[in-house]
Amino acid sequence: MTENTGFRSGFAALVGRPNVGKSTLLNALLGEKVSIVSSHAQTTRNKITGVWNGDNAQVVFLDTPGMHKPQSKLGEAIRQSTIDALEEVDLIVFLCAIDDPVGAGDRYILSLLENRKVPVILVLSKIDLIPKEQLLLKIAQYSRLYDFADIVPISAKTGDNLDELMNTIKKYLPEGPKYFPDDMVTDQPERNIAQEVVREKLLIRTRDEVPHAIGVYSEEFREEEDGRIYIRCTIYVERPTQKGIIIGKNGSLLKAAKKDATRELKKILGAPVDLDLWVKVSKDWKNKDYILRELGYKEHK
Ligand SMILES: Nc1nc2c(ncn2[C@@H]2O[C@H](COP(=O)(O)OP(=O)(O)OP(=O)(O)O)[C@@H](O)[C@H]2O)c(=O)[nH]1
Repeated sequence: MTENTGFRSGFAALVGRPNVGKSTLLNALLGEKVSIVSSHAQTTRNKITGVWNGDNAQVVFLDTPGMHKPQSKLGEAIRQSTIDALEEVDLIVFLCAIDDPVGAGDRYILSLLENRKVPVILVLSKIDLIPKEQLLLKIAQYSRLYDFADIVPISAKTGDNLDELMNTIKKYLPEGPKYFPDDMVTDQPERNIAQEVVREKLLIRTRDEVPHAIGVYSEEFREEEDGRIYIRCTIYVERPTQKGIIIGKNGSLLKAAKKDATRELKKILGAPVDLDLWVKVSKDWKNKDYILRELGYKEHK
């Protein structure tokens, strides 16, 4: 069938340095919480797919983890999964925060994009943070770095220019089918959402004390007969002292994080949630392949 329907669809990868606002943008576009947002860098670890449905178009977003030079096996696995994601897309949306100076991190990412044939749109995010006059200068700086198909300044916070961004994205998509039904926003398994929410709540409460030493894995996720959802998560840390920090005095920190996470998961899942959290010390968990597989960072063999 070659009938020209005018319907456009395709896959768009969101890439950018940590903390540039990828998750916030995705959430603003999709109007629902599909990806976690926190002020800590590199909280997004899994590929999260969000589906945007518009008039005559459907865009499937892949939210990629913050890209940086890897320093551990975990970092390498994350980088590889990001590069793999870029092989499959129709369009790359490269996000930069307008208040960050153009730096080595951006050049590194652009060097990874160099041999891709797909168009790259530069999105300059957080424009609410700078005076309008500075915008042109930034655009000029970036256009010297790479031959972008388009440049769109936005603010995910105020919603400024998001329509323009979607129109631009649509322009670069091929004609194609509707891949997913209209009511679908994410295909991220619910247990991954549970892990991410628990991880986010712990990061918020522990501030900078343990940040990336935490890995959360939901070992059990089941719906009980009475409609409640039971979730058991293991929180991996590297050192006993970190376990102490996470548990807190008399268990206070873990209890508070559990309460926050339970409340949010109840909202997301639409059912009462019983959350069971366990903290395990695994020295070097980031370098242990089997744990990485369990956490979903690598394919099961
Ligand atoms: N002022 C302003 N802040 C923003 C905007 N978008 C995101 N932020 C803030 O920037 C921080 C990082 O946003 P995230 O969406 O978590 O960034 P990310 O790129 O997904 O981060 P990683 O998961 O580390 O890759 C958060 O504190 C957001 O509130 C924006 O348009 N304007």
